[in-house]
Amino acid sequence: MKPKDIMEPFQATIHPDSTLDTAIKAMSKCRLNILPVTDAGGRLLGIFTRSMLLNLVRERKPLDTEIKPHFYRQVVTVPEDEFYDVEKLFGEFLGTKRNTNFGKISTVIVTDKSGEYLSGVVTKEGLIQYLMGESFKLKKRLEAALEATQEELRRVKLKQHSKYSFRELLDSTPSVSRMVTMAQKAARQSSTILIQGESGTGKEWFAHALHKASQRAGGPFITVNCAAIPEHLLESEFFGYDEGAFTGASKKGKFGKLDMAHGGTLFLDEIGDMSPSLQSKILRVLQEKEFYRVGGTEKVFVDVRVIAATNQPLETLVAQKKFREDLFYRLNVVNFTMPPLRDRREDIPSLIDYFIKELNQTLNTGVTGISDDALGILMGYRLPGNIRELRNIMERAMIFAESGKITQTDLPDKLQSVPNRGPGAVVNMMAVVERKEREIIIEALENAEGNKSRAAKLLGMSRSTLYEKIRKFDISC
Ligand SMILES: Nc1ncnc2c1ncn2[C@@H]1O[C@H](COP(=O)(O)OP(=O)(O)OP(=O)(O)O)[C@@H](O)[C@H]1O
Repeated sequence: MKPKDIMEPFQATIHPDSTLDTAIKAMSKCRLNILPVTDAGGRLLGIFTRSMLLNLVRERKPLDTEIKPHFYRQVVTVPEDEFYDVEKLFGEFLGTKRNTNFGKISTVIVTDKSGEYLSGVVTKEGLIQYLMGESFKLKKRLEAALEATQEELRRVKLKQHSKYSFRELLDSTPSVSRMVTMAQKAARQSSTILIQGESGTGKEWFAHALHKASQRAGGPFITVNCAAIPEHLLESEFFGYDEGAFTGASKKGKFGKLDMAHGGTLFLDEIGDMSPSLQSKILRVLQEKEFYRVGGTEKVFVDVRVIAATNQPLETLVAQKKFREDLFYRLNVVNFTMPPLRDRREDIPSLIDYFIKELNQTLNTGVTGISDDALGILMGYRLPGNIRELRNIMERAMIFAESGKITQTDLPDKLQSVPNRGPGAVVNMMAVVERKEREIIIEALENAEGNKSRAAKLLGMSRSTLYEKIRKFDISC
């Protein structure tokens, strides 16, 4: 309702020389308690009220009595151009804005700008209805704004910017180094990526690095662990739900992880554990980039890149009909397999150095390194839990060592009987040197803004040697 909608037209007016009889007829046509009295030219002269009429009838005045001596000449009016000032209008009703001898009134006459001619009337009832409507709309708008702000806040809180970049992934092993080079290329596209590998090999780390190297790095990185959420909750967790979608659902509905990942990356961890019905729904989202909230009727468009990870052999699950073949192909556009740590033992010393630095900060310890004995044991241990297990062993050892070097006695009991293979036993020196060389070349290329002649000069090598190394180390530039 607009303010002008609350102004009502007068159904009837009378002239000063009208009789009581005319006034009774006019009043009966009119829902209001007043009749404006106007001259022949329509100029407002005053008002004749229902109570006056009743008094005259009670006094048994003849029906041909003229109303001229009986109407009020002092009238509360508001000119049209001030009519939109609701506060002023309200003041008129309460009598607070007026210095006249009227008490509280229930109608305000609206005139044209000159204040002489009648435009309509506003009743107290109409104004209250209008104000109630406005406050209801305002309440709704405020509620919607509040909800949007809370949702945005939640989104921002959940907007986990990825923590790790490829630079932080240790890639001294040629296989990992090659994988990182390929991943840097794959990250730039929006295609779906599947990361496979044993538990604890760093699949989630890798997914973070892919996100950070992509054009979506500024957007959210949202993780859903498909194995950790009970199946009946997983669907609403993904798609969110609309107002009152099911018993117990919040009245206002809820955004799902897909909404939250809009503009960024959705990481589906343990995808092999996803139920068949959800597999079909996710497949549809991947194909159509649209979805319905649980209980919703409107399609929601999303722009997400999906990275999925699993430590299960998805191909076997497909063969066993436990995982949809079409979803498998849809996810498997680009595939990376994280090698188990036992196949990249060269990285163990660097990982240990990394954990010592990282954990000294969180544990507030002053560990300076690891003894040859302890390192030899770790190099010989099979590490079935991969990097996660190595990190846990280091955390425990650092708590016991507190400062100085970690020694054999700081390692868990189960490792005490592992044969010491010596720290250098499986470290491939060349691999370490080559990794460093590759890093230096990348840095020089970055400093030279991709100009190879300038990079070669910085590195003190010929252009042809630089080209050879770029090819050898599979450096993209
Ligand atoms: N390149 C790395 N450098 C240092 N630490 C790493 C690296 N990769 C993984 N980690 C450590 O190993 C732990 C396990 O990594 P992550 O969770 O990525 O493994 P995952 O393969 O996803 O495991 P799961 O299959 O059990 O989910 C991490 O918490 C992290 O501490």
